[in-house]
Amino acid sequence: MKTPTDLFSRLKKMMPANVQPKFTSGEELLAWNQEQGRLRSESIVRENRAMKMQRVMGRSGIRELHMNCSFDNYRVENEGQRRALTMARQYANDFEGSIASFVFSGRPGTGKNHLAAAIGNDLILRGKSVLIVTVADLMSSMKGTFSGGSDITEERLLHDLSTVDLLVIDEIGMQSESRYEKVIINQIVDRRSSSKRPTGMLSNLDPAGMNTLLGERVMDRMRLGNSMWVRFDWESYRSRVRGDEY
Ligand SMILES: Nc1ncnc2c1ncn2[C@@H]1O[C@H](COP(=O)(O)OP(=O)(O)OP(=O)(O)O)[C@@H](O)[C@H]1O
Repeated sequence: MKTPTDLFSRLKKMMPANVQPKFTSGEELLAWNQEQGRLRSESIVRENRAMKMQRVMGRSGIRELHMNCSFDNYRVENEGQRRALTMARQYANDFEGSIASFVFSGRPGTGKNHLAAAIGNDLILRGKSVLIVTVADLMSSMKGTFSGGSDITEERLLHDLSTVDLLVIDEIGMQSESRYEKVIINQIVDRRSSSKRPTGMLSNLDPAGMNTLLGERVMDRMRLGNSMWVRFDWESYRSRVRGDEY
């Protein structure tokens, strides 16, 4: 069998004299080859992840509006924002191997989506799969699986939603309190917690209201591990958004 050194000697013989080889030994050639293989397989994993996101919700994991949200562009002007930012940063830092979920609840426009997207963007950069969906989007995707034209089954969609590294469910409490919605959210959180995958929830309801809406069973699962519950109870930032800041 040919060794990398044999291969390198043959390449050297074939190379025109004016060509400066990129490698000086068979070992360097082997190392380069292995590095290329590693980069290629990482890129295949990324492509598969992107395809899965596309399949799950017809788009990549974070809505365009929030793609540029980061910890750095979240402005701190009061103690509550400082605490929320510190906790969100910590959550992202500790994410690897953690089963802890998070609940951001409180007033509109206070940055719940911003900080959830900042966590998501940070995790995506570290190679994790993240999906932020509203309850309405979730339900319309689930209902879409019932139509004859859909090539994805309800079970498949549930499986995909339950296996992304972080799923954030937004607008909890905006829904019509239907039994189906409650059952689906129950199933997703149940599957995710039993496979040690965390879930994020964003809501204008307070924790007691979320308990009443979704039930003790789901909210108890949201408390697994070192979970993070943050109240966003300051003024809305929305009137100050110009649209070109990030
Ligand atoms: N402290 C902040 N610094 C910078 N931008 C902020 C801050 N808080 C909110 N924003 C911006 O204000 C807008 C509204 O924030 P966001 O969507 O996160 O609110 P929300 O709490 O999720 O509101 P809702 O409950 O209505 O969904 C976004 O564009 C967000 O980037």
